[in-house]
Amino acid sequence: MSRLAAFRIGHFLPSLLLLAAGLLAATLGGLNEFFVSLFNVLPTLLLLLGGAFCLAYSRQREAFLLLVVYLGYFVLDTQADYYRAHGKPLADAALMFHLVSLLLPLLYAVQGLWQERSHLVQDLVARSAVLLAVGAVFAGLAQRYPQALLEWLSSTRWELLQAGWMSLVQLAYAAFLLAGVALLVQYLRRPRPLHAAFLVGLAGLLWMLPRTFNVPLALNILCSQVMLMLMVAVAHEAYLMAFRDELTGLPGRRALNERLQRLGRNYVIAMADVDHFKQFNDTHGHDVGDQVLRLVASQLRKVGGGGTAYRYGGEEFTLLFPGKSLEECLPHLDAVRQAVEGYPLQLRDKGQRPRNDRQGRQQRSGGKRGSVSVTISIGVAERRQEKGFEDVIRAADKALYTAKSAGRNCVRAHGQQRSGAVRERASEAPVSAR
Ligand SMILES: Nc1nc2c(ncn2[C@@H]2O[C@H](COP(=O)(O)OP(=O)(O)OP(=O)(O)O)[C@@H](O)[C@H]2O)c(=O)[nH]1
Repeated sequence: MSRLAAFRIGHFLPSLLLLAAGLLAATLGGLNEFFVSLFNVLPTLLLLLGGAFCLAYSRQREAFLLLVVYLGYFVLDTQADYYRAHGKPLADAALMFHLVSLLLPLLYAVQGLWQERSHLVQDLVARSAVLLAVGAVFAGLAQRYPQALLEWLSSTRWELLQAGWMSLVQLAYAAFLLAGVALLVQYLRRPRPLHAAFLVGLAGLLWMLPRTFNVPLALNILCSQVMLMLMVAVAHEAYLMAFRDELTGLPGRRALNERLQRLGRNYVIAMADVDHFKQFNDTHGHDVGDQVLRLVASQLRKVGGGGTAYRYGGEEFTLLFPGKSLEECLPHLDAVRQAVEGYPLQLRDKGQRPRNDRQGRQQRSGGKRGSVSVTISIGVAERRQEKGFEDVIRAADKALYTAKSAGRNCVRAHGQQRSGAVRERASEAPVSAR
């Protein structure tokens, strides 16, 4: 499985787990009193806590998605409660149910696709206006023309597409399909945990609606799980923002600091730095410089020997090898240095970027015109008599300085001078146009 695929599965995993737990709880039934009471209050609790959390961090879009799911829950719960208490539905039960089946996926998709504006108040007013306008129009129609509206909602428009398993009105399936396609396109264009959660949440709502009246607690459980998915995705994104470097996708400095606190007695730290990067930026521009940093990161990420790559900052990276000795790490560091050196970067406009790895490889092998390569220097140190990781990083930094002085494009270990170094090739001008 490619790293990209694993990364994308990671976007869906928390939501899928929550969905699976919800489906299990709803279908198995037999929940004890504690869980029944919990699911009776959970949607309201999640709206209050989640809504406050989202608004505090200016996540209006997610706050409104919580509100849309809650409104759907509220309307249906009123109907389901009456049905269970009296053994018969309210007079407007069918109308309300079909209305929610149609409007829930549509409003959910509209709020999910609606990007946040920078102006908080404007955004809140606009989103509230849409909800109020749609609510007012349909509430008015339901009051004045209940029968006509019910017929309009429940008439079969496409005979050929009608199937026995369909328990919602055709319009509702069309609304879910439209919402699903739009949210899928949004995810494919901008793969993020939140966009994945929107999709899985929609699937949860589709499963829930036909079971509103005949599966006890299906409504409460699934609405709670969808609201939880949204909140977990917001937290997931906050984590990625704090711990991942946006440009390279590697864990960032904060993630490194966190990991350094939990290291055992033996470890190796390497500092890697792109050679002559300032000159590279000046010659090819900052955008190409960014491409180079992504390329270097993609190679460092593959380092063997149990190492993990982090972006330390700027054009500097850290490779951490927990539980390893210097001798064990040196071959892996040199392999990664060679991998960066041997990987040509095709200079191209944004429009010519490859859509996938295969296309990228083809483009790279399809001619050397306009391609450049970069080299990195690496300084490495292991924990021995040094007291803490700060000392090991300092020692690795000193070794990096030695590697730079030794002509760059080489690996130097702390305490090692020019002779006997792990050094395949040194070049004073490693930024070579091919
Ligand atoms: N494109 C781009 N450039 C960056 C980024 N972060 C830092 N830089 C540039 O990296 C360059 C670092 O240059 P220096 O520290 O002088 O070192 P160098 O040119 O790499 O030379 P040596 O390390 O001695 O081989 C500066 O020009 C920074 O502007 C970034 O995120 N993107």
